[in-house]
Amino acid sequence: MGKRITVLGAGAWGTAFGQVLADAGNAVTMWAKEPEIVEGIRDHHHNGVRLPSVEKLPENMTATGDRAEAVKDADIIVVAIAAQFARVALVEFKDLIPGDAIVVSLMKGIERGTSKRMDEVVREALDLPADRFAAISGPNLSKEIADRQPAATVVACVNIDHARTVAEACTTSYFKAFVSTDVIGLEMCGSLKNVVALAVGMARGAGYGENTAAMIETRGLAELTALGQAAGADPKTFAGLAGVGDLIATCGSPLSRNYTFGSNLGKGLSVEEATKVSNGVAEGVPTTDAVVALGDELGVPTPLAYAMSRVLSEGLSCKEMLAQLFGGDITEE
Ligand SMILES: NC(=O)C1=CN([C@@H]2O[C@H](COP(=O)(O)OP(=O)(O)OC[C@H]3O[C@@H](n4cnc5c(N)ncnc54)[C@H](OP(=O)(O)O)[C@@H]3O)[C@@H](O)[C@H]2O)C=CC1
Ligand SMILES: O=C(CO)COP(=O)(O)O
Repeated sequence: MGKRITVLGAGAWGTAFGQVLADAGNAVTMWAKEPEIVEGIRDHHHNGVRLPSVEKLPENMTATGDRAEAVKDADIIVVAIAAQFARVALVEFKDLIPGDAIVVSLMKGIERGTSKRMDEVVREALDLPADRFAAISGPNLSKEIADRQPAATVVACVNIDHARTVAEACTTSYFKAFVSTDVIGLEMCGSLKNVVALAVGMARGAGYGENTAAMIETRGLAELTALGQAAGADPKTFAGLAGVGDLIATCGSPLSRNYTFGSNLGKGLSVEEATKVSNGVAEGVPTTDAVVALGDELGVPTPLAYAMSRVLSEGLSCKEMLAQLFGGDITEE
């Protein structure tokens, strides 16, 4: 039997994932703060602001702007809010969440200022035990999933039965979920690949080809694996859908906001100009500095994140960013 599932945040991915949940037979309620989005989904089954490509969202999907109404009786609560605003948005729900609900994060970012992963932020904001938190991450470009193209993801929870419950709730004929207990690995993969996508996009925008892109992706994967392992992740996770899989999808598609943001930088736009033309949140931008800070904290070198941090704060060109990556001693790969 379907579950009652609430999605907090009706952005592109929140709405597309809401459609997956509705297609899987659940009763889905979207919560959004913008009245225009709430009315669009509730009254017209359309999110013209964040996911205009879907003409008609499923009938078993509604929306509200009322926090208590949104989460009352929910079996599963999915959080799809821009990562830097997750804490401030979630504290408002702290006393409203049912005591047995599983809370699932779709977010891919590290909190600036604290260098905390989204599992830490969500659990702190909601005072949630670890076994009621799950992360979802994988190669999941929202527009393709909204078009119901075949795709897969990973659901991680320290309680594998809860991971299975969430995986079952989002399984459809076109969407497949695998399960894992490596929450830290999933969080690190999803957040750090966005920084790599910025760099690959930048190289592509500057006109460089496959070798340069492959170098950045592979060295980026090594960097995020080392940092993830130091944070307590299982290295196997980085070779799976949430790691290599998401890196391939995000670094290879103009549908990715991070790739596109980087590409615009590579074409010569400033950070401000690239932000202005960005269609939705490019999580890698605020996450880059958080990755550098986390690397410093854990004693893991993060040359790619450091170079991208200089791009974002000092306006380094693509050529200068790559020159920085080429500096340093000769080491084993
Ligand atoms: N798009 C994709 O393909 C994928 C995205 N993700 C991740 O999912 C997360 C959400 O992405 P996506 O939906 O695409 O992003 P969008 O940019 O489309 O939407 C961002 C969402 O965050 C909400 N938000 C921002 N600030 C606040 C706030 N202060 N309080 C409440 N809500 C707020 C926005 O609400 P409002 O519209 O009212 O401003 C909107 O619902 C990100 O972490 C992203 O990395 C993961 C996989 C795929
Ligand atoms: O995470 C994503 C695909 O898996 C989406 O990437 P962007 O946030 O860069 O659009």
